[in-house]
Amino acid sequence: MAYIEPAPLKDKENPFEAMMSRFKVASQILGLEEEIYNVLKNPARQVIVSLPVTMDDGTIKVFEGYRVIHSTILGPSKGGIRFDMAVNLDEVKALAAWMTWKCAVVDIPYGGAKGGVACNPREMSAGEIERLMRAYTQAMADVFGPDQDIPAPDMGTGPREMAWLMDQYSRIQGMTTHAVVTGKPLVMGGSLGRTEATGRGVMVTAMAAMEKLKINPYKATCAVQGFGNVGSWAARLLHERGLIVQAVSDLSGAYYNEKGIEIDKAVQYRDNNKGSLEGFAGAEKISNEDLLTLPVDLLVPAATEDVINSTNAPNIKAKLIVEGANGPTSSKADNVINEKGIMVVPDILANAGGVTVSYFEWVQNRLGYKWTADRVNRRSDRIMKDAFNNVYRVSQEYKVPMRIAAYMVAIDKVSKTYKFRGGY
Ligand SMILES: NC(=O)C1=CN([C@@H]2O[C@H](COP(=O)(O)OP(=O)(O)OC[C@H]3O[C@@H](n4cnc5c(N)ncnc54)[C@H](O)[C@@H]3O)[C@@H](O)[C@H]2O)C=CC1
Ligand SMILES: O=C(O)CCC(=O)C(=O)O
Repeated sequence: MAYIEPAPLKDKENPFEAMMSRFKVASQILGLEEEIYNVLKNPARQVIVSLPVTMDDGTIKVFEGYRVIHSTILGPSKGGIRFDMAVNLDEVKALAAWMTWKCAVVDIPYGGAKGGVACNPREMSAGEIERLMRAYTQAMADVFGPDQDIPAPDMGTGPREMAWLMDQYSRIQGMTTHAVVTGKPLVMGGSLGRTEATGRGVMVTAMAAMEKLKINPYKATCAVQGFGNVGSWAARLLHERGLIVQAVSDLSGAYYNEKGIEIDKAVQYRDNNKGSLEGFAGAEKISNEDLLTLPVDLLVPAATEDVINSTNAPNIKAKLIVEGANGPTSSKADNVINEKGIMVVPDILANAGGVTVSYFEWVQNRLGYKWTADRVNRRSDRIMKDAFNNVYRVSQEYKVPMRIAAYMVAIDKVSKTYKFRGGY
């Protein structure tokens, strides 16, 4: 069995509280009314279900599943489904709120939601995962809907799981319902460009930030934590833009080569090695903690929460952090990072390329029409660049870090819409 590195040191911060502490600061700067603050801080709906699943050995195992709708003020709620052992209600609540802010930052007409099941998909067969996903969909059938709540992939899920969700939901409705979920396989209503969209948005915002910091991408070095969907696409696209990706990592550890990792080879190796980089040659094995403190220009955390925390923040040497993951920096680390003058492109901006192309997928499903990859990429690049410039402008105007500026942009939009809608 592959060696699993212990989880990195954490501040043990409750992710919902981490979200709230930034929300509070941004709300204060905006002078948000207390009543509106109270509306926005509370998730609109929280659903917890027990999911009995027959395992391959004939035993029945009960999993706990969650779906949290944080807000539907801007539109139907949108957000991925996570399959991971660490899933719990507070994490899903935080991830759902981040979806609300993220959709507002890139100005797409969605509210925020997130779902998850506490399970270890790496130790489950495809059949067990399929039965779990179908049971989850069955239990959430009254929550999901193309005009209500639209799930998508997140950590531990991908197009295969979205196909099972769409099929199960369609069986319940008695009609094919493509637009109930995004991130589907291309042959069943998926959008060109969705698979790489989150990593592409990371690349676009990283390039925009490097321009502001006057970092020449052709001389820049980079380290990427997490080599799943987001991390591997971000690494590949940054490499294509001239950066030397000196280190990549996953749960098996980190892999470092001063002259640069051959990203295509690493992807190929992972795909032929049950999704793991364990044993990847052509690089020195280091720890995930070491990767975070490498003397690189750009650091892309693209794995999970709290990996940059008050313990390791003083040792971070990167000039720029672009957050592919949701919540990779603890709120306690924010001040340390800011005092060091490191620019952070925050999660709710940097990884919004995924939900942006999910929105395009939903639009295409509703039109019954398919866009070209070029159209998808051009439009999503424009949205990401505009969102970056808008957040950067607010950060300069109010002299606040990019993270607080992004929250300010989001809260301003959601609170104004709330007031216009009225009637509550
Ligand atoms: N898939 C998407 O479109 C989007 C994902 N995200 C966020 O990006 C992050 C990664 O998501 P995906 O790439 O979709 O997941 P994934 O399941 O495809 O990959 C996760 C990767 O992170 C690694 N990993 C997990 N825990 C780790 C740890 N403690 N240290 C080092 N590596 C670790 C895994 O081994 C794997 O390589 C999550 O925070 C997710 O919420 C954000 C926006 C959209
Ligand atoms: O593509 C989507 O709809 C949501 C992706 C997601 O879960 C995220 O941005 O964190």
